[in-house]
Amino acid sequence: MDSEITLKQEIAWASHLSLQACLLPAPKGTSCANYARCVNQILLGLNNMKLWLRIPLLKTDDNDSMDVNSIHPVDSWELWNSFRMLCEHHSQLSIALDILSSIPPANSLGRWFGESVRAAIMDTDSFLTNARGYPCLSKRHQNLVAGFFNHSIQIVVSGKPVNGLPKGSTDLAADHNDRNFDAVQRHPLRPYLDYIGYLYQKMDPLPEQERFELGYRDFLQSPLQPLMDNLEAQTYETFEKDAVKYIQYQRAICKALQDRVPEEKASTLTIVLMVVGAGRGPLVRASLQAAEETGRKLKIYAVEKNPNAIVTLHSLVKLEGWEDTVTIISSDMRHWDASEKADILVSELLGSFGDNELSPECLDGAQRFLKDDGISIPSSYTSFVQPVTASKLYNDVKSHKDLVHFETAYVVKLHNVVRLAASQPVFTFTHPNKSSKGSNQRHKKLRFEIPSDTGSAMVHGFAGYFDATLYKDVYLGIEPSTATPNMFSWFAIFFPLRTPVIVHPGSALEVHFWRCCGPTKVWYEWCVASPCPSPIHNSNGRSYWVGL
Ligand SMILES: C[S@@+](CC[C@H](N)C(=O)[O-])C[C@H]1O[C@@H](n2cnc3c(N)ncnc32)[C@H](O)[C@@H]1O
Repeated sequence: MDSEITLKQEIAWASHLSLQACLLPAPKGTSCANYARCVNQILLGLNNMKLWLRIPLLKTDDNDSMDVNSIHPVDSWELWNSFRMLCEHHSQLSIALDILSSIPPANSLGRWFGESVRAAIMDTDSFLTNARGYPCLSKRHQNLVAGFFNHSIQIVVSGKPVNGLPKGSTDLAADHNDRNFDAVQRHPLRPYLDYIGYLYQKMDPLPEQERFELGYRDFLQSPLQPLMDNLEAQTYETFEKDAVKYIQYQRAICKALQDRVPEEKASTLTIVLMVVGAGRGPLVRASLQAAEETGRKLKIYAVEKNPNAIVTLHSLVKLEGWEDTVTIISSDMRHWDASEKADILVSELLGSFGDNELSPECLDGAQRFLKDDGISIPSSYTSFVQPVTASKLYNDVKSHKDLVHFETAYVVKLHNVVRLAASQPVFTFTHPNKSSKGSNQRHKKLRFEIPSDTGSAMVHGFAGYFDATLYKDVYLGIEPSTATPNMFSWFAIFFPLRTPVIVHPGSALEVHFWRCCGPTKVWYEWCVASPCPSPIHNSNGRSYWVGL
């Protein structure tokens, strides 16, 4: 086939010139499968170079040459989806989106931000002309371009200049920025590029925390196992920087102290408060500050099983002169034989998915030494999941070429991800746990409806979060709709799918999650039951588990 030969020659040239990427044109007069077959053969023998498939953001009658069935125009995303599936989600295959004057509705457009879009080719036709005769973009196009900037998508201006510069003018940058430019011998598309640059400069700067977290975006990390492993000093140091978390704890402790001790007894009654899993002492400090704030008297036990943290804790108590108030207990809370019972049990044993660092098991063990009417802070926590398009995360998991990595949950700062439906609660734990059954095993079936204006969507896995009630109306959490502002102790968790699942408009996604408990470990299993069943992931905790 001629086009195949030409394509191979072009890629050979690009490779010879050590180009990082080669743009694949939309094929003319051939079917998607034939074209994908040709590209697939090239991908198999490709070095490090990437192939960017050029796809119109919105398919029109004029650009339906890549139609899957060559009869009806299809959604561009579906076209891409067929193509990448034919090429087995090859990680060197990416997208260059052609942007014209019309753009699809917001939900359908959003799907691209979970895909490997590398470039947006802005046709000059997509620009308007402002009152002074310079190119500009509609509000919707401006928002789209802001989305491209946010996702590090390169912008390319292409086409013929249709917005002629007014005679005698300097240029667009001068118009927008009051900067003088040398207008001699400028590229005819320069005003378009300057306008794009102007939009970039107009963007709000990233908040400091976001800047700090840039390097973590879409980077898969193994969840901590603070029970089985001993955390390192650096990890504690990172926790301790999160002022918001400790402010919320202090607020909760204040309220609990005020409820426990009426004002008139404040100077006579001493409350026994135990910080279980005290680490290097920030919750001890928050408790003492709450006592001072409310004028209540405290006796504190700080229980910690990490011997390294205990050393730092001893130094802190000595340095601060807390010896009369704080007793340090070097023990696992599940095995400590307390000499008295606590009025208030304070802990922070939460993972990104709430119970995934085994807070339920630890607190079940510790509640022996909580008075019958005692208070646990947190009093409850709930995990949440939602289906996501996340091609980068999927490809990163896939690159390990084994089952284990597909059956593992990862902590990740989600960025190039599309949240396809609102998150739903999965497992809730309440403390103290008064249930007679005493099992922390759980099963939850969830049904997600993806908004119909999204179009078809690819589910690469599930994003997980938690939300905790510390005490009464004091909350803390990372579930997107209720997340505690400016708190950075937790990123989301990601449960991948071995085979991504396509959900078409009108059909629901049915998902199952299990929390399973054995004598030495706790693990999750998950699967999709509908629209097409997936295997049950992590059966018997064969790939991923949390040690007790
Ligand atoms: C997430 S860290 C929180 C530390 C500290 N409270 C803070 O906010 O920085 C959890 C701490 O609980 C400790 N821990 C976990 N399970 C424990 C157990 N069963 N008994 C005692 N300490 C435990 C860990 O060693 C770790 O120091």
